[in-house]
Amino acid sequence: MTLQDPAAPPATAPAAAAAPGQAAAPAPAIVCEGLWKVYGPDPEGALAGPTPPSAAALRESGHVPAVRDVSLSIAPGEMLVVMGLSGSGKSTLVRCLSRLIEPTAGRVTVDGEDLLGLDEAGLIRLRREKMGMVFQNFALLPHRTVLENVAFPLEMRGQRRQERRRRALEVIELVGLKGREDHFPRELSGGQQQRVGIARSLAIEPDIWFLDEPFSALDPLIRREMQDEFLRLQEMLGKTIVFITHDFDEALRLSDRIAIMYEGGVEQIDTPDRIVMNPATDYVERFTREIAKARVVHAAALADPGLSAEGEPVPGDATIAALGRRLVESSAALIPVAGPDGRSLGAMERTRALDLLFADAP
Ligand SMILES: Nc1ncnc2c1ncn2[C@@H]1O[C@H](COP(=O)(O)OP(=O)(O)OP(=O)(O)O)[C@@H](O)[C@H]1O
Repeated sequence: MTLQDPAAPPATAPAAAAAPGQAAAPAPAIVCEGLWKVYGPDPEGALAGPTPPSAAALRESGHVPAVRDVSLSIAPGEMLVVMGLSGSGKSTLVRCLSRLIEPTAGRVTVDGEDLLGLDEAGLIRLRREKMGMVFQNFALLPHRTVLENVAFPLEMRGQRRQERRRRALEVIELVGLKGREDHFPRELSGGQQQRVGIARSLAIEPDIWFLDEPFSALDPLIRREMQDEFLRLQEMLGKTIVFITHDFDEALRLSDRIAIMYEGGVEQIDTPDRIVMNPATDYVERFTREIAKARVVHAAALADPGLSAEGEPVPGDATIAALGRRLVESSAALIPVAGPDGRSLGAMERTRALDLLFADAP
């Protein structure tokens, strides 16, 4: 997957007016503004003061700030990964974005539609037409076979039996469960059950896909295969994806941007390159300290468009680690960097790249 423009539209931005000769930025798929979810005796009262309360103040009054004043905007086709320690609010945030959990305050729009203003029927329609969800606990129907589980959302959509069966078999094969169509969930391992959950969600080809640790029960080899499969699908289908994971490597492989949560708030939301190069807070700095930065940062992120250099350009989508040999063997101060179309992205300072390369050395 290619890195997208790191400058995502601000949370409140309407579709940007296009400059003459430029295509308009697409309207965001999901926007949330000032989103809160507070648990406790009086959530609304706890937020009623003139200024938003701190996490500490909320806890002192017996409340849990599960999501704290989150504003973000997700572009169509973007893969946003939500990371953070256990209890930092990842699941609650993602469930608020699909309104599986009712937020205490704030606004959410999905394709321009006011999610919190929808009545029950409107919400069901929006979920059915646009949203797919895969959660940690799979939520499979125990008395239905794999095939019936996967075909279930198609049945809900009113699709004909033959068509349901064809599509279900297709996605069952895709997730590597061919031959187990007639098994019941209890006859499958945890990882296999999780794949049924993924297949069921894929069957309806949602535009927006919420995934809460979908690969956590898979063993490492299969997990990597599923990630590859996932990237392949995403390349083809270009869905808008919000993906929760604990695993930084997984986040780096899959994400266009990562949101790092702490105590219900989003500490930083940015490309992996920028997060490791410019952590916005002490917390993010600590969170990313152990990461091998040269494996994360791409040449494009170090390229200065104002600089130019002679010689064979390095590809902008190569990581600094992958360019290690060239960096060490070169004696040039500046190395040219090119985009996928061969266009110059400027040049990077070799010493900056080497600093990143050797910062990771033990
Ligand atoms: N129904 C609830 N009632 C009270 N507190 C809750 C409830 N649901 C979640 N919380 C609290 O909200 C906070 C955020 O929980 P959440 O499940 O969103 O975290 P998470 O980052 O997804 O954690 P994990 O990685 O362990 O799944 C936690 O402190 C949790 O205990």
